[in-house]
This record gives sequence, C-alpha cells and structure tokens, in this order.
Amino acid sequence: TQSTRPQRMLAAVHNNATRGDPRSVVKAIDQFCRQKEWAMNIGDEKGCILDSVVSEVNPAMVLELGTYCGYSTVRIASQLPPHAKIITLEFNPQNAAVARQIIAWAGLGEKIKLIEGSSGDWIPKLKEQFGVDTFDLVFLDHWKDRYLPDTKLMEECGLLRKGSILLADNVICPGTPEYLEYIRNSPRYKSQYFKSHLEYTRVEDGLEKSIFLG
Ligand SMILES: O=C(NC/C=C/[C@H]1O[C@@H](Sc2ccncc2)[C@H](O)[C@@H]1O)c1cc([N+](=O)[O-])cc(O)c1O
Ligand SMILES: [Mg+2]
Repeated sequence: TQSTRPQRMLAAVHNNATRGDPRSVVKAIDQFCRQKEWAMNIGDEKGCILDSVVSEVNPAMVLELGTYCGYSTVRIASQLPPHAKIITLEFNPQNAAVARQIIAWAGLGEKIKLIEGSSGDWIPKLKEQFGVDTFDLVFLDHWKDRYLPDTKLMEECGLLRKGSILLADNVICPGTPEYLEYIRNSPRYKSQYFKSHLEYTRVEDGLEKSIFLG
C-alpha cells in the first residue's frame, strides 16, 4: 500500500539521523524536505528564529498547537532546561503516530507530552488533566483559522500570565489575518514581526511574537 509523506519523512529520519541526537533529526527532515518532498515543517530558516525565542524565554512550560510530524516539537524540546516540559496537541492520528516515533528517535520522550485531539477540546482541560498552571511560551502552528479562537480560549482558561509569549507561524503565508488584526491592536499584547520565508522556499512568510501583558 502507498506510504504517506509523513511516513516517508519518518523513514528519512530512521535512515539518516542518529538515534538520541535531536539536531541530526532536524537536519535529516530539512534535507528530506529540500531534496525529496516539501512538507509544512517550520523549517531551518524560521526554525532559527524559533530557537532564539526559546533560548530567550527559557520556558519551564511550553504549549505547541499543531505537532504535525514533530519537527518543531523536537527543535523546541532540545533547547529546554532540565525538568521543563512541552505539551503538543495534534488532531490527526496518522500525524501523531509519526510524530511519536520521530520524538522517540530524537530521545526526547521525557520532555514531550503529545496529546491526540483538537486544541478547542483540550485547551479547557489542560489545568485539570495535567496540572498545568500557566504557559511561558505558546507556539501556534495548527489550522490558521484556529489561532484567534484558541488565543481567546487560552486567555479565558487562565493559561497565560503577565509575560507569557505567543509565537505564531505563517502569519503571512498561508496567513492569519484575523489573528494578526486582533493581536496587533489589543492593548493586552505587545507584538513584534520577524520577517522570514516560507519553509524551503523564497516566498515571504514570518513569525509574530507577542507578549501577554496580563
Ligand atoms: O496549514 C498549515 N498548517 C496547518 C497544520 C496543521 C497541523 O495541525 C493539525 S490541526 C490541529 C491540531 C491541534 N488542534 C487542532 C487542529 C493537523 O493535523 C496538522 O498536523 C501550514 C501550511 C503551509 N503552507 O505553505 O501551505 C505552511 C505551514 O507552515 C503550515 O503550518
Ligand atoms: Mg507552519
């Protein structure tokens, strides 16, 4: 039977990355996407901006919306301080299954909690189910029309504190106009745009970094 692109990406990780070495996993996926098949990972160029935000925030608790195959999950988790954790939400069971194996190959299973389900269902349950207080960093990379409703949901559920950072992928391409309009005009956030390119292409895209002011 025909394999899927995430399954072919997983095979590339098994064949080209060293078990327990997150950076080699990231490199193997980027090589696969440049040389074989484009895929919607944040990629190496925007990934460096993600890396710099993670190291600046040095978060104890991270929430990722949209695991896909786990590329950004591995990138973030490989930079977390000891005892820090990332919760990542993935809707598609096939993507989740591949992500679990890529995360395991990177040796980061202890730092990452992958939840299968949708952000809309799970955001209201994170406190009671996982004893979460607030998130220091949230990375938004799931369905683009969910960025705004899920941000409002996180506010309502008390998951953000003064100083929490939201980092959103694809604010130009594919684009998240409603989210940008809200976050850039809300007095409760201070935002900054990081201009870059859509993964593995020369098309403009960028990340929006926003600080919740409480
Ligand atoms: O569509 C994009 N991303 C949507 C990502 C969606 C991922 O998150 C869940 S949805 C979900 C997960 C959790 N909760 C609710 C829904 C999907 O199963 C998928 O794994 C995208 C598209 C392009 N592009 O160029 O077309 C480039 C990108 O960087 C992108 O991120
Ligand atoms: Mg993206």
